[in-house]
Parts: sequence; C-alpha cells; structure tokens
Amino acid sequence: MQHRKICFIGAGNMAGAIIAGLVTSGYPADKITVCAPSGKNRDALKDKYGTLSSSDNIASAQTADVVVLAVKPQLMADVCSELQQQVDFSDKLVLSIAAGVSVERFYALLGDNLRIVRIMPNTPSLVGKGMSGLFAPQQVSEQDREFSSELMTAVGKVCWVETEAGINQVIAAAGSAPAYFFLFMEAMQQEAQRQGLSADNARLLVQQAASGAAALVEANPETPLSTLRENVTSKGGTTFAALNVFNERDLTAIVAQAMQAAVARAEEMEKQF
Ligand SMILES: NC(=O)C1=CN([C@@H]2O[C@H](COP(=O)(O)OP(=O)(O)OC[C@H]3O[C@@H](n4cnc5c(N)ncnc54)[C@H](OP(=O)(O)O)[C@@H]3O)[C@@H](O)[C@H]2O)C=CC1
Ligand SMILES: O=C(O)[C@@H]1CCC=N1
Repeated sequence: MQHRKICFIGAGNMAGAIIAGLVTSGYPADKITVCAPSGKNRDALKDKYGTLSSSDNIASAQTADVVVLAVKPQLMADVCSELQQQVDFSDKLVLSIAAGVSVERFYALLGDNLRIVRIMPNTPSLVGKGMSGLFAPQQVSEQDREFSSELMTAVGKVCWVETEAGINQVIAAAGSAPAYFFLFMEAMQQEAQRQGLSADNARLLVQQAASGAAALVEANPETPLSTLRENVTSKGGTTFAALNVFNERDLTAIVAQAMQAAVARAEEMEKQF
C-alpha cells in the first residue's frame, strides 16, 4: 500500500488500536504522528510503536497527507474550527472515525471541497481483527477510496456502505458490537464463578468458547449461523435447556432493541454535534 504521511488527531482507545494494528502490519511508524493534549496516550504509543508524538494539532496536520480525526464527537467542532483556521485541507485526505458527526457537518467545519471519508472501525483493530465500514461522498477519488480501504485492511476487514446512513448501521453491527460480546462474556464468567469455578478457569472457559465459536463462524462462511447453533443443540439436552431460557426472554428482540438504540443515538448525535 501507499505510505502517506498520516496525522492522528486523538490518541485514545480507537486511534491507539488502529495505530497498533497499522505498525504491527508494517506501516512505517515514522510516517505516523499522533496528537493529543496530554502526553499520556500519545507517548505510550511512541514508546511502544515508534510513532511520532505531538501536542500541536495544527503543525502536525499542516505537514500531513492524511488527517485522521479521532477525538470524541462532542469535541469535534472545537478541534476542527481550530484546524480550519490554519490548515489548508485542499491537498489532504481527511478520515473521520467519529460516530455521530456527518459529512455535511465536516463540510461546514472544514470547507465544502473537503476530501473526506467516514470510517467506522472497532477496537479489535488492535489485534488485526478489526471491522470497518467506510463511506465517501461521490466526489472522493478512487485513489483516496483505495488508500482508505488499504489502511483499514491493514488492521482487519472492510466494507463500503453506499449511503451515509449505513455508517450508523455499521456502528450497531460492528463499531459498538465488541462491547455486546464482552457484556455477554462478563455475565457468563460471573455465573461460572458463582457456580464454583475459579476466576482463572471461568475466564479461560468463556474466552476459549467465544473465540472458538467465532473461529467456527469464520471457517464456515457458507454455513448459516443457525446450523452452527443446531450442531451444538442435542434435543432435550443441556444446550436446549439453556437456549430455552434465552428464547423465553426473547433474546432476539432484546438484541434488535439494543442495535436500534445504537442507531438512534448516532442519529441524535448527528443533530447534537
Ligand atoms: N472506542 C471505540 O470502540 C470506537 C470509537 N470510535 C470513535 O473514535 C473517536 C475516539 O473515541 P475513543 O478513542 O474511544 O476516545 P478516547 O476518549 O479514548 O480518546 C480521545 C482522544 O482524544 C484526545 N483529545 C482530546 N482533546 C483533544 C484535542 N483538542 N486535540 C487532539 N486530541 C484531543 C484525547 O487526548 P488525551 O490522550 O490527552 O486524553 C484522547 O487521546 C470517537 O469519535 C468515537 O466515536 C469509533 C469506533 C469505535
Ligand atoms: O460508543 C461509541 O459512541 C463509540 C462508537 C462505536 C463504539 N464506540
């Protein structure tokens, strides 16, 4: 892939995960500058991966080919207003990983001709298992689209969505989704311990069952998830008994409501920020 000069504005959980994945996959660390007000996160990335560290968003963005906006949505307007005053974005590609900040809003903040791609990644990018959804307005060039795809492919898999609304659906299905699985695993670990397993064994059992299940899904892309579930479920057996509890409580409806809440919140944020 091309090695353009990248400046990350923000050094938190998500930027850190992408940077870790990028450098581990061979992206040159000296082409990545990480900006944040405090040294805590950006210097930790510098020490671990050899990236450059700066507290100066403007100077770093000025010399970059690609600016990745990786601050919290509620800070985006302030950060962009400051950048807009001193940075010429006409020769730069801007990648936003923020939830709930629309392309329209970025045009208002940084200029109508902005070359912008919205990316919705997730934290498994840290270990090369990320999933990113990408959206670009029509005028973004094929080259910029390709670069954005390649960048995120370095830390996982990518898919493009045709409308910007698709980004909010990606949030519900992938961006926020690691937390759903963590919550489920936490609940399992807690109950395994309550039943008498040691903390270490409870963690190991849940962790291995989850990664084993995910590996089976990945290894059998043509097999419906329902078949994989049925393969575990002997009629009248233990799994059947457990799944009955989930079904009685309508887990499917709970999941649907949770994903709808994620989309609704993203839409609300688009109005707020
Ligand atoms: N976490 C996730 O799983 C995902 C997050 N996202 C998106 O990523 C974005 C960042 O989220 P996340 O990484 O979780 O947030 P964090 O709170 O972990 O990180 C925010 C970062 O922004 C930095 N920051 C704050 N103010 C400024 C500023 N003025 N200039 C430059 N940097 C600044 C902070 O600096 P300091 O280091 O000094 O505290 C910190 O490094 C959000 O917009 C979110 O929607 C998208 C997909 C998944
Ligand atoms: O919770 C959030 O708003 C961000 C976006 C997706 C994951 N974390």
